Amino acid sequence: MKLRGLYAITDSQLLAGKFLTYVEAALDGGVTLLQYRDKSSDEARRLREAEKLRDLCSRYKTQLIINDDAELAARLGVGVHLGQTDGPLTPARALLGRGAIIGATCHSQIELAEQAAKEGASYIAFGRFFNSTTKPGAPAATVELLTEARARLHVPICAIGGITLENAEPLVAHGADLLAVVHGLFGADSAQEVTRRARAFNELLKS
Ligand SMILES: Cc1ncc(COP(=O)(O)OP(=O)(O)O)c(N)n1
Ligand SMILES: Cc1nc(C(=O)O)sc1CCOP(=O)(O)O
Ligand SMILES: [Mg+2]
Repeated sequence: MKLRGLYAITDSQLLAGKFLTYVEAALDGGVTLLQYRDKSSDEARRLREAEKLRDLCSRYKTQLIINDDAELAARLGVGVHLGQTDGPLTPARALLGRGAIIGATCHSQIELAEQAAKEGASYIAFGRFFNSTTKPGAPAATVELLTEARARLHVPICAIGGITLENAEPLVAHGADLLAVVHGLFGADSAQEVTRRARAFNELLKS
């Protein structure tokens, strides 16, 4: 599966009061994958928001990914992103089917990535590459890891963690196919700026 481009990730606090406006602004600028990431336990709100995002994504022909929750992804017929403690990949693949996009967090460990690829992950996420206000405690990764991953893996590679328009270029040069971004995209003062940033991220990934 060819997955390359901007991977926009929502943040419920950052997007409070402007959730759909900013998401649509990003989609307007071009988004390959949109992840709904909400760490709250309000299941009713999560379902409502995820349904809205699914409809919006289908209008923009963008693939929606649900963070953490394979059951919610199955209910909506979309993809899922699973971290190392979010449950195994094999049952998620059985639940969602062969065509679904399933992403796996592998921090900075190639061995975890090779295992995830064997278990059918559609892409592998490495990070964090820079300081992240969204997830400051995430383990750190270096660009050299991307070079090694590029040589050893045959699935798309996603980079995450503190990525901005100013620091993203070396990640692409070292082999990242997807740039996963929260603050560097949605931490903008206007919807127009979100669209501009989305376009600029995509320019970096044109090959
Ligand atoms: C694209 C992408 N990469 C990594 C993560 C992090 O997943 P995880 O380690 O499970 O942490 P949480 O996001 O669930 O806090 C991600 N969500 N997306
Ligand atoms: C959700 C997440 N996972 C990470 C990892 O390294 O696994 S870093 C991260 C936060 C990404 O947000 P921002 O672009 O604002 O740094
Ligand atoms: Mg998770």
